[in-house]
Amino acid sequence: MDLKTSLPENAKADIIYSLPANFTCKGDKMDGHFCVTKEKIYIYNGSEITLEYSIDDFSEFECKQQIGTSMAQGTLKSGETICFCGFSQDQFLRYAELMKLLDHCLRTGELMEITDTEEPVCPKCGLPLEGAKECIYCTGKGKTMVKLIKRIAPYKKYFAIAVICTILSELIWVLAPYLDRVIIDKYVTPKNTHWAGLAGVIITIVTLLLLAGVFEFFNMKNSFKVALNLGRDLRQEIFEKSQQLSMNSISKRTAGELINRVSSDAAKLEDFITANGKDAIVKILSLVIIGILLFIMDWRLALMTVLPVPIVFIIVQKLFDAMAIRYTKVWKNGVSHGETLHDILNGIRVVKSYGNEVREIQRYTECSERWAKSCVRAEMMWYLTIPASEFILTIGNFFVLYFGGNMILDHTMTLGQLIQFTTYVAMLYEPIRWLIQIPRNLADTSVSAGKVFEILDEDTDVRDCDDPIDLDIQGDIEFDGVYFGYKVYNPVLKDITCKINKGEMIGIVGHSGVGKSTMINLILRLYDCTQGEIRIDGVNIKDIAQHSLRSQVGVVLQETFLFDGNVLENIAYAKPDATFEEVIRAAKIANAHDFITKLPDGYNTRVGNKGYQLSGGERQRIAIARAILHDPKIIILDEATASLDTQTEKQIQDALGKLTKGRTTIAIAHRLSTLSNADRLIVLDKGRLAEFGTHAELMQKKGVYYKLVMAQRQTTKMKKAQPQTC
Ligand SMILES: Nc1ncnc2c1ncn2[C@@H]1O[C@H](COP(=O)(O)OP(=O)(O)OP(=O)(O)O)[C@@H](O)[C@H]1O
Repeated sequence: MDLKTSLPENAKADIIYSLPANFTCKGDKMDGHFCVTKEKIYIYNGSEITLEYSIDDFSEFECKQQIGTSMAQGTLKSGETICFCGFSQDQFLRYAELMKLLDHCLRTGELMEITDTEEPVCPKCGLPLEGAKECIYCTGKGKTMVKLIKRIAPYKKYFAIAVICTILSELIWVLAPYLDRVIIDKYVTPKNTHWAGLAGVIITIVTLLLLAGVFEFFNMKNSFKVALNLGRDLRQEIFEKSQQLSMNSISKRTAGELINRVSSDAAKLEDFITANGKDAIVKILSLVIIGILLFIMDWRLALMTVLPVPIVFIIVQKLFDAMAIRYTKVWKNGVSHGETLHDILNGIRVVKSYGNEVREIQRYTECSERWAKSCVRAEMMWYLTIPASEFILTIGNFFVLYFGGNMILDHTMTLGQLIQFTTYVAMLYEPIRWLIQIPRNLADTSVSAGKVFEILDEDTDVRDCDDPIDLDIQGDIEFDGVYFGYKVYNPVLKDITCKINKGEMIGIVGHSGVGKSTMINLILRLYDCTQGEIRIDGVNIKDIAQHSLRSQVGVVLQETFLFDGNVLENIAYAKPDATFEEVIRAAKIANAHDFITKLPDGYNTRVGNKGYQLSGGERQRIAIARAILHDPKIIILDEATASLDTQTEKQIQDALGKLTKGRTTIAIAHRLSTLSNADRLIVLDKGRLAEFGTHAELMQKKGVYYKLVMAQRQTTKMKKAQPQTC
């Protein structure tokens, strides 16, 4: 969001943020600005500063929404409220964002300078870096390609064999025209009937061509080895990296986009290496060798041959940037196609239940057509260039034929020499044609390479410290002045301080969106808190190895995810080396054993995509069995019994009771009644810890929790009072 939309006249040079202020605090119109520097707030009326404050003098900043206009105001440390200015409603979001930044400055002592997009952007083109170290659009294509070529290093042996075999086969092809010349000049033109000599030359040609075939076979075999291994390495690395990325990075990308990078981008790089990798060396080498040969044979004819080449290269070079832009569009449309496909197929249940198949087909068709059109646009440009370049190139050939023909008539050149020369010219044009193709391939591949390296080079923002502790968790959890916001300056959780004791059952309650799941995400260290510390058994979770932490925390969510395998595999997911007996024991404790044995193949029954062949309650109990087998020290239950009927809920509550016994448990539930067995309750309000205590204590306090309970009782009463229709 842009927070420097316009500046007042005579604006101070160090203004970081500036928003239009349309009203004075009394409601009179003005043409003013609300400006912020690193330390000060200035209110301009026209070009004059009418108010000036130090940010430090305040304890809080906020926007007050009124009818028609809104006010920006701050609370001084003394408690006095200061109105800065009024602004129109269309500026509300910007002012709200700026107030959060000022609040963040009060806490940290530093005013964050956010850009238009809040994300770090490329200083050159202004596009978001999306976690990458360098802008993929501005990083030199050569640099990206060098990174790709460096990845060949582990397979340099295969690569070297491929290069040597190609060079040898090219040398044979260079030798062949010379032997053709010998046949023409020594046997055909003088009508020489020395058949043995002629047969000898022909046998030599055939043998050499056979040899060239053998070299070509080894070249292809080894090139494919390099490309396939490289493609496999890249896919593996991208996938591994996607598993290491923080939730923050993951949530910026769709599953479709990640799938695209693992599969098609990696495949494109693999194809590029197969088709062009070693060819680059060989083609350039043959260009040089044949060029030298042509100049040795006749420098004037050679000059005529190569004259059009620079013109062609200038045209192609000019086209390259335009091509890169078009291929970036192709890439984006390709990703969007993959995302749409993934989205629709993933939500196929919703699509069908709303009868929206036709609409989704239309959505997919539009997306697919957009992709196809961008491909055509990119390719068309290229296919117009190719015939033009070919024509310009062959102009040289016509000159060679004309002047070469004259030289034969003048007896300064033999027919065999001219044929040898024109064959070399044709051979020279082949690498040139290949070089002309390179910008197209490079433009296409460098977009994919850029996207692949963007992921591979991305820094993970949640990472293990240098010497992470492998902690044997007991279960004490402590929040100490914790602040967290998905945007650093916009905290969802503010100053949370509480201590949960080992073995305690804690419920987290609060309005929707108050930050309950966020609190749990922080315990799992899916995100790092922006301020303060979370300690487990007295150790800062940033010092605990992530694997160690997560392997001792069990999670049961409302929406259970089952993998497409059988029941046994899904329960054993938490402990792959578990014995069958251990799995059955866990299933029995989770009240799942009975229904599993009634399934067609018992524990070997496939659960189907995402476990849709099972009911919600059955999936939930498999997830509980999985958590029991995991044997965690800390259990997290996020709305685990929501949306279930009373009978199933009872079974699941019973299973959860067994799971949580003796372990630190943190449970979120909207229905407060499901937290009746909680030892204490954390009550969140506006992102702050409003209350913390037992149900009885909180009811007695008649605060936030009391109001929540009363409101829910009221709703339950109203529901019961409603007439039953069936
Ligand atoms: N990945 C995310 N990126 C940005 N904002 C997020 C993200 N996840 C949650 N939020 C925002 O953070 C706030 C707290 O969300 P959270 O899911 O923790 O609330 P909650 O109390 O668990 O809500 P509910 O009870 O409805 O599940 C919400 O305003 C939400 O929009």
